[in-house]
Amino acid sequence: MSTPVIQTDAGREGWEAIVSDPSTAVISSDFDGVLSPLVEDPARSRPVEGALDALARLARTVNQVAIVTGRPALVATELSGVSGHPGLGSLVVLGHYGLERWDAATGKVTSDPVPEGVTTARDRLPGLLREVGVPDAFVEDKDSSLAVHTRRLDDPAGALELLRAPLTALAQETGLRLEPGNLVLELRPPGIDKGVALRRLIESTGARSILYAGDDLGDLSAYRAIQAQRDTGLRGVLLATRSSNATELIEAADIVVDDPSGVVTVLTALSDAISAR
Ligand SMILES: O=P(O)(O)OC[C@H]1O[C@H](O[C@H]2O[C@H](CO)[C@@H](O)[C@H](O)[C@H]2O)[C@H](O)[C@@H](O)[C@@H]1O
Repeated sequence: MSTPVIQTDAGREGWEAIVSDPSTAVISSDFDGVLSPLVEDPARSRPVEGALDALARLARTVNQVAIVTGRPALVATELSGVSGHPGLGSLVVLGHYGLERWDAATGKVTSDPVPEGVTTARDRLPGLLREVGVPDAFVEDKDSSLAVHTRRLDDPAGALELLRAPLTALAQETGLRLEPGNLVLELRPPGIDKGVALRRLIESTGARSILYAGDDLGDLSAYRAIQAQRDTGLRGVLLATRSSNATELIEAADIVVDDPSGVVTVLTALSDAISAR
């Protein structure tokens, strides 16, 4: 498989660094919209064909493969089917934007403490949704955070806009952070995001190069963490899918693909390039 179109010099340097020294590389990816196509019901997300095999093939040569997601670590582990998948015995899943970490090697989850504000927000949400006039918005209760989805409503974009200000106020009152995403607004703990999660991963692995694949606004912090560390010698490849049409992310990416199948193509090309060395 040939090298994908890499649009930037930094991206080409990142690709070359991973290929030339995979033992110091981290391969990391978001889950929804990147490894799995977006679907109406979050409980029905599944990885696209070939995604786990592509990660497993890379895991044979690179330092660390990781999934970094807004989902709880165990939910992402279950939906993705990574537990017990051949070749993924050293995978880590960083859930809740890095609040939680699941290690395939132990099957255990470790977590930072969850702030009390989540309980208050959980109690207040049903009343708020009724007041705003969108009582049927779907609340995905993730224990450590609450995601309010509008995808299944008649006017998903309109409902999202109606919710933005009151949910921003609720986040402020409860000491949480409002994370906007694709037809979702999420109330989640402060002090952690995918950028913090990636910095921790880079530090703990001693990585000298990293690929990160994302699709949505929650992935921007991961991009920024990598871009900032490029100044101190880290080489990085920023891969984006168009799943969520997140313009800011797509414009910042080194490689852009349409959907999760495109991610599989890129990861396979990377494995091929490493094998050819
Ligand atoms: O960091 P991620 O793994 O991308 O998590 C972001 C949100 O992903 C999920 O919602 C998105 O995917 C759903 C299933 O395809 C889709 O129905 C929804 O519209 C998308 O926003 C997840 O359900 C959320 O909890 C995450 O915050």
